[in-house]
Amino acid sequence: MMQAAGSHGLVAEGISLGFGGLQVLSDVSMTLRPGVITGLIGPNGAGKTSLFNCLTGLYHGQRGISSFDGMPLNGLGPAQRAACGITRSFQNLAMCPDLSLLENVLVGLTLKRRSGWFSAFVPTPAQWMEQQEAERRAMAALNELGIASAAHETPSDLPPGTLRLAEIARAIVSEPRAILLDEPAAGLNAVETRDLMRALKRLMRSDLVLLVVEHDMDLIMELCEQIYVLNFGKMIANGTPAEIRAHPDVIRVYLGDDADD
Ligand SMILES: Nc1ncnc2c1ncn2[C@@H]1O[C@H](COP(=O)(O)OP(=O)(O)OP(=O)(O)O)[C@@H](O)[C@H]1O
Repeated sequence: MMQAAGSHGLVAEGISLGFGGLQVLSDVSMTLRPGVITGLIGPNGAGKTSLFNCLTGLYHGQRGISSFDGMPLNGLGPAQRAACGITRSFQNLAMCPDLSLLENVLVGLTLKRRSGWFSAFVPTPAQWMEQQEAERRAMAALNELGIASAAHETPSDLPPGTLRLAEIARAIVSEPRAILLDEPAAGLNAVETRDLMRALKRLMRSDLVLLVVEHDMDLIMELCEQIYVLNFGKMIANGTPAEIRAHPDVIRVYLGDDADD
């Protein structure tokens, strides 16, 4: 992985997004710095996934700009942003059921490979080497997530926690510069959630942008150094866990006494 000194990370400024008459995001800004695990929390329907989709290029806000290390991202779709090193996970597990974990992780490298379909039937020595290298990297990614022992099993034989880690292995195998995770703990039990948190902390390095979108305030408080809070499409707070915990607007939203105002 590479990172220029003085990089600005992944930045969204003044993003507004609406669908018909529904305003989903209003003038939202956030900065995801390399080396910092950033969390995005907010109640149901606050606009977290919509903002996430704006960062990955699936949605395009009517207003606002986004950039990665100073490079403008506006107008770029998901594939172009992935080519810039921005990778994402989905809320629902998206594993190919007939492939082993190792093969599922190899899918994360497919776009980077030079070989054509012909090589699948008649590989040249160079292509064989390329395949070996891809498998080595995929195994290394599974190993980094602590699930190498399940490499040859298929998804239906494995618990959700292992599959979630495999999804993250698939995301890191292409050596991205930014990883965006949408509700990675969804559907996991307490033990699996703890394993996931440990794995994400281990993954973190000074040149990596890591965003975790979650409902679960406790998980985000424990995992993240920087936290943003969305409510009804507006960014109501950002800061360290201690600052967020003490923020009056956050307390109001999470204690649910908005209606008393
Ligand atoms: N493609 C779309 N078309 C119309 N409305 C949409 C679309 N995507 C999101 N919305 C609306 O935007 C609002 C915010 O949804 P979003 O999924 O971003 O919130 P969220 O904070 O991620 O919620 P949750 O925690 O429940 O996943 C909701 O009212 C949702 O119905």
